[in-house]
Amino acid sequence: MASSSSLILQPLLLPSTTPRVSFSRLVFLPRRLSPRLRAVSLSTIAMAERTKLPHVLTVAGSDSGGGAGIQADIKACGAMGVYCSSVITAVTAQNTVGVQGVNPVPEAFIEEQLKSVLSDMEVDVVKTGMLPSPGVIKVLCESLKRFPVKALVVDPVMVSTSGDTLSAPSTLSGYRDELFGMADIVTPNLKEASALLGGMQLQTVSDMSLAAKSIHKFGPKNVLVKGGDLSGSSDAVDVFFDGETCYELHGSRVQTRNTHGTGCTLASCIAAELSKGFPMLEAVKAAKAFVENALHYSKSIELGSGPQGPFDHLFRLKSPPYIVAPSLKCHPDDLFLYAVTDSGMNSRWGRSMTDAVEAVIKGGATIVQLREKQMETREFIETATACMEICRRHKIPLLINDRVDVALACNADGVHVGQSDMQARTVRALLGPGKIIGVSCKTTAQAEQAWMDGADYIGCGGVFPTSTKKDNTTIGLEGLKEVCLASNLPVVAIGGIGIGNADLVLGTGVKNLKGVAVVSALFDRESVEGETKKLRSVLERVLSSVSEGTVVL
Ligand SMILES: Cc1ncc(COP(=O)(O)OP(=O)(O)O)c(N)n1
Ligand SMILES: Cc1ncsc1CCOP(=O)(O)O
Repeated sequence: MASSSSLILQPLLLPSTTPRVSFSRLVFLPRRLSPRLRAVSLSTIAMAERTKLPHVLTVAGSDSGGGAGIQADIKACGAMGVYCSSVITAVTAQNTVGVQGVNPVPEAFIEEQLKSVLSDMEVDVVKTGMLPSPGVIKVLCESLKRFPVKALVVDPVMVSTSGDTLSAPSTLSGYRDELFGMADIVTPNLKEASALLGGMQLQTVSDMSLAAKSIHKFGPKNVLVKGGDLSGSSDAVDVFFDGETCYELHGSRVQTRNTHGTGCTLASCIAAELSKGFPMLEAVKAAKAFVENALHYSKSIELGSGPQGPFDHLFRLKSPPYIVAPSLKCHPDDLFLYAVTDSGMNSRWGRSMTDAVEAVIKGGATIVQLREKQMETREFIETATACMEICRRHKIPLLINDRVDVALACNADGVHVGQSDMQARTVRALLGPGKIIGVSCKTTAQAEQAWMDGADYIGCGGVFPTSTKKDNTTIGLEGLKEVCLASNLPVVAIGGIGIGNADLVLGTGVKNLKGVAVVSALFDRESVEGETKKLRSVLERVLSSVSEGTVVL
């Protein structure tokens, strides 16, 4: 019997009768495997591909408004590329006006959550936010002694920015006497620093330095006193003390109402950078830069009627709808009539790229690729963005040739790469699982590699001679068939294909040959729409005769 690991690495076959599924690749486990063997097989895959994730655990309160607390921490860690688990200490009813209610989670259940995560999930850094009672601080300290982590970031949340109390005054001694001694950094704002120091007045940067040094005496390795609320200061100054040196960290003060959650975010970003292995001061600087950028980006966001709004950690909320909307899922049949643009041909015929794309779609193209070798990057992104709007309107996938950056900028549905371009596996890592990736292949070895790299389809050619692509060897119909038969991926043929020979290509009748990709026979013509219609009717005729088994060539 074949080993389970060799069985599970087979790709899912896509017979023509399969109901519409996306190109996304599925792991295929034979049905006859027992549940236990299936579990073993899946864990074998997991072991083979094991990647240690930087991991922050946030121990904090939930903010129903989504701007601060656990919600801010998870978004901040996500934005910094770090996994974030969460132990919820309290549930708050909160919005942009203020805090309407606080419901603490029982201490025993906080302990249970801590045990669940810390005993199992390889946490690198713990970050704390709202710890509503001294008992919660005790539970946390005990859990950390039992399950030590690499670093502890303490944001001593006491009062919300709206002025509402989030932890009992009796927690002050818990922070000072128990938690701070275990902390790698504590990050009080002016009010919190003042409360920790028995009401000390903090009005200047030198007051902040004194406060940082005094708080350091409670035991944390580093202290960051945040000066966001410092009156009369034109920039945002924070003071960092590492036990030896006091640093003034200057940033620009962003004029915005959308600052709710900045403290939670800053501490989470510090934790995220520490979890990646950065030194403390580097982590603090990176976190401060992130918050400043996010505040700038979010200045114009309007949410809620209160004095303080949330900001956008992921830099996505202001994007036009086609950026925020999910990508089109692609089906192998979408390769049927694959239009590949060429701006040289468009200018020869005096038409814009958007006119050409609109026309080819009206003529019946099923997928479009922008193939631009000369265009400057900015113009390319603007053109691609305009074409995306057209393609989305018609529900036709749009891919970008070679340029992953352009595809990301306009949220295209995917990228097509050749053998000398970025490797498909790198493209997949950059684009993520939801995008379509096509790879040019002339040989069976390249086809095998494309599959292993995570490609969704193969572009195979040049099938016939062409003057559109220089120095491109022709592989003929035989070469095309060989590549198709060596792969389970859907294939689209390319090179010198038009209405005069498309029947020869599709007429090969190879199951996974799904269509033709065409440049000059569509775009180097007077009427793009008319030529596309003609080619589409040729293809449909061949397809119906192939499926009836009556191919006459
Ligand atoms: C669908 C499709 N197939 C093949 C190609 C050729 O891509 P590549 O090998 O990267 O060559 P250039 O297009 O970059 O010249 C394609 N573009 N589309
Ligand atoms: C990009 C490309 N890759 C292989 S052949 C080719 C050019 C196809 O253009 P045309 O359809 O005009 O022959």
